[in-house]
Amino acid sequence: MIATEGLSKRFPRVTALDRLSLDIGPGVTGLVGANGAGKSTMIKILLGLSPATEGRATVLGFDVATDGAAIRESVGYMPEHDCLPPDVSATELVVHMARMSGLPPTAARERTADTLRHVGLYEERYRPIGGYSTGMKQRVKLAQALVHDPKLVLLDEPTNGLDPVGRDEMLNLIRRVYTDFGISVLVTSHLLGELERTCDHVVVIDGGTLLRSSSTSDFTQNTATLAVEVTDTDTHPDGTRALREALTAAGLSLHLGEEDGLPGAGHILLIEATGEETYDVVRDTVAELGLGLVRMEQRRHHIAEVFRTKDASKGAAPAGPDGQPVPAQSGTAELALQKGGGSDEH
Ligand SMILES: Nc1ncnc2c1ncn2[C@@H]1O[C@H](COP(=O)(O)OP(=O)(O)OP(=O)(O)O)[C@@H](O)[C@H]1O
Repeated sequence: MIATEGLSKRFPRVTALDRLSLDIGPGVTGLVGANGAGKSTMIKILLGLSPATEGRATVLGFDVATDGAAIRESVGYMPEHDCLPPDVSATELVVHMARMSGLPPTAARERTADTLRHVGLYEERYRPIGGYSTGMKQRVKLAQALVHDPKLVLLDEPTNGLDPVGRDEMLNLIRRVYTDFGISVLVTSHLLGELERTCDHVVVIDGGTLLRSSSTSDFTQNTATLAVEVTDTDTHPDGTRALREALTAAGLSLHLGEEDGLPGAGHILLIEATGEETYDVVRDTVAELGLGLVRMEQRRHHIAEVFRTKDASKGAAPAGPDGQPVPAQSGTAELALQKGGGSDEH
């Protein structure tokens, strides 16, 4: 869908993209990075709206340097900033955009009605956009990107300004753009966590350079850590503590404090699994103490944790598009997370 090779964009005072090489296939791909990482610059280059300083890029096989018009015919774009005229209705705007894309009047009206329904705008679609909530405006922007039935949409920070519920609804909509209509998506965000369940593939950039590009499952692959949660009993009013002591006495290694800030923090023991026997020891110890076993599961990483754990970036070097390690600048991964991390776990 998208390929870039040594793509750079230099402004007089800043290098927005620095020799970025990427290969993005069909599906939903997240482009994540802190504010100023270069996401919007990348989108403008991919649409053929802004020339690259160096390197090459193709979108759907079209060269961004020479085939901008052909790219924009087959690609939808949802801009980041509020750019909607306040005094027209969603229907008027989206019909207009459909007509600009070359659809005849009847088809433009039909596609507009379908698309607005798909993004969840009903009666409101006849009211002036100026009176819409941020969530409704984001839906209008998404609808105008989809109305001409593109093969690919580029969505620039579609969850910006939305509350957690609105963000979830938008992310579900984005997922359905691909699953229901087969339209591939490149979506940018400064929040690593929100891309985890929406995207098949995640590209992380920082300061215009590639930190990592891999499938979401590679980011969140299983670890050899067991998460165990138990109930308290009359004999053991702090069941978690009793189990921790018994497991330590049995020679198992327990991680401390890793679950901070996650649901169930303080009640989940993280145990290093060395093989099948670890499961047996945990099960037998829980039974001997007479505790109830709430859960025992092999733990998945969250994308955010991959960047939060310094050791993760040392032990498993971030990989480029071809699986080659990409040297991460010291601290940059954590920085990207921290900038977006405030509202990451909602
Ligand atoms: N037209 C421009 N002239 C000069 N500098 C620019 C221009 N456009 C972007 N930049 C700079 O390039 C860098 C990357 O900006 P870009 O907008 O691509 O980042 P971003 O990841 O999209 O962040 P945000 O989400 O805040 O928009 C920033 O340092 C920005 O100030």
